[in-house]
Amino acid sequence: MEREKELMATLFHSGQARALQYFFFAQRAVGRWSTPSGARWDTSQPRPVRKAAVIGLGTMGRGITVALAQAGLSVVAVETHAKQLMEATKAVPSMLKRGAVRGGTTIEPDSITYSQNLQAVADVDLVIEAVFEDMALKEKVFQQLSIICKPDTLLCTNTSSLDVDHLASQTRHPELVVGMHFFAPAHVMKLLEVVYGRRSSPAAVATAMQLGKKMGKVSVAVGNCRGFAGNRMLKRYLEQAFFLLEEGATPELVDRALEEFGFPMGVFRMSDLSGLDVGWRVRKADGLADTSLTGTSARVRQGCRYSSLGDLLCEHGRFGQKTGRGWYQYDKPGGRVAKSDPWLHNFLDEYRARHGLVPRCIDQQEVLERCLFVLINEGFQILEEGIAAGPEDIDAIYVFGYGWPRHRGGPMFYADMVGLERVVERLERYHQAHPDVPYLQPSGLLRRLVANGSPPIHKWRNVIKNRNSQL
Ligand SMILES: CCCCCCCCCCCCCC(=O)CC(=O)SCCNC(=O)CCNC(=O)[C@H](O)C(C)(C)COP(=O)(O)OP(=O)(O)OC[C@H]1O[C@@H](n2cnc3c(N)ncnc32)[C@H](O)[C@@H]1OP(=O)(O)O
Ligand SMILES: NC(=O)C1=CN([C@@H]2O[C@H](COP(=O)(O)OP(=O)(O)OC[C@H]3O[C@@H](n4cnc5c(N)ncnc54)[C@H](O)[C@@H]3O)[C@@H](O)[C@H]2O)C=CC1
Repeated sequence: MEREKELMATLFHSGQARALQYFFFAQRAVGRWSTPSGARWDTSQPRPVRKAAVIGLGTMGRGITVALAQAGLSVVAVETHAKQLMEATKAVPSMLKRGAVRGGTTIEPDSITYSQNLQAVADVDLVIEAVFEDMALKEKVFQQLSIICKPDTLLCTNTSSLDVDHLASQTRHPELVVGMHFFAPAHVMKLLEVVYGRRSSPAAVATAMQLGKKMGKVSVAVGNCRGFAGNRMLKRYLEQAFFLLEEGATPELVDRALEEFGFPMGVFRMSDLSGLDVGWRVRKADGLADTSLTGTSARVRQGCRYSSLGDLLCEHGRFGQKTGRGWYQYDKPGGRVAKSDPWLHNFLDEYRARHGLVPRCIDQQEVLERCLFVLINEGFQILEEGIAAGPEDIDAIYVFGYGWPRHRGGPMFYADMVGLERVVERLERYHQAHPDVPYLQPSGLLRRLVANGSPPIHKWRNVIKNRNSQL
């Protein structure tokens, strides 16, 4: 009893108990069916979903298939590439078997049917598309689905960054299109971002939210923008991590700082898990991944600092775990134990020398402040734009989707704990040192909150007041 009291006192002193209490509140708040902002979807009747399809059985499609089958649905799993299909027909049952051992459940082996032909989805209630992150390919898939599926089938995309409204415009029933964004590994990570498109019907959003719940996920409704809530923040975090490598850090140093902070995986190990090719496809489509540029223009895009380190790695065929090489090396393609790679360290030395960058010592505090404060800053921007309904939604996204340490509550709660003035002061300082990184400037909402006397997190909504949000 005494030891327990002592522990609680220590926790209270460090703010951890407050964080945990908040975390449990946030978990309940985002799963709610009545939002403080009075969302249109939460009073709508979700549709029953008994049979679902997954299109594309790569990193994500396999995990999504497992999670759907574990939720008791019949699943049609479609993959056009024969080798990928064959691998998936072995991987999915063994993932299910391991899940069954862990959870003491049994899954009917015939609840999943595999096909190389999209026509197999003709009678499903809901489709989750998980093909390559390529808009032209996804457009084609959505056009085909719109013809093949029943007129009332919900068409969902697992895209990590692309425009859900544009995909909806490729179909006959745009009101039945929503984003269902899962997180890698999809059968393990608890988060589901449900992306509410401009034309998505409240019933379609409610159906996706309900299905997420049935799959044991924490479903968070978010608005449609590049990267939605989670990946839009992740992009800033990743960019800072790349800049730190340019300035002298190593993936090991950055990851160690983040893992000591409490993440299960630092940003580089996590990127290797997800696949470096996903972001590369996005940057190539945006015209950013041009590694032929030389001189000062090699490290600048659209007037802002840019690092082509991730692009160069992909050009070397280093896509992460799936190819056995990425920011780390693995014993084989698909291996999971990240080992330091001398090739990568040489590559970084050569890159710095080529660009005249003199490496310096970077400490843990700088890694944490630059990576996390810039992510938090983007979170404030997201709140201002109404892409997330409230700070607890963003915190749930980070805790359940990216392994943000729950004893630190989530990024927005963490900002509150650190003190908003301090976050502003540090961002301003880093912006002075890196004026070519505009998003290091504190966001308008963050500044307004400070000007309003830094109210506690549960009062931020009074300052946000976004009237355009659908959430
Ligand atoms: C302007 C905006 C533009 C935006 C563009 C931005 C683009 C950026 C591109 C990013 C790519 C897209 C990413 C995306 O959309 C969102 C994401 O998914 S990001 C990734 C999020 N995931 C994480 O952060 C994972 C963090 N890690 C963890 O939580 C844990 O380490 C993990 C759960 C993975 C493992 O925990 P552990 O306790 O070690 O688990 P177990 O050993 O018990 O295993 C449980 C289960 O997990 C499987 N597993 C474990 N390690 C791995 C691994 N390295 N790779 C794959 N799977 C792994 C393990 O096998 C178990 O499953 P079984 O089926 O039972 O085997
Ligand atoms: N890797 C990650 O961490 C995450 C990825 N996503 C998104 O999920 C989608 C898939 O990503 P990954 O699984 O990583 O990609 P991946 O490259 O591992 O798998 C894509 C699969 O789609 C298949 N495919 C391509 N065209 C097809 C078609 N017309 N019909 C059926 N199958 C087809 C490919 O053969 C491949 O097996 C992308 O939109 C990505 O942005 C979303 C969340 C996390």
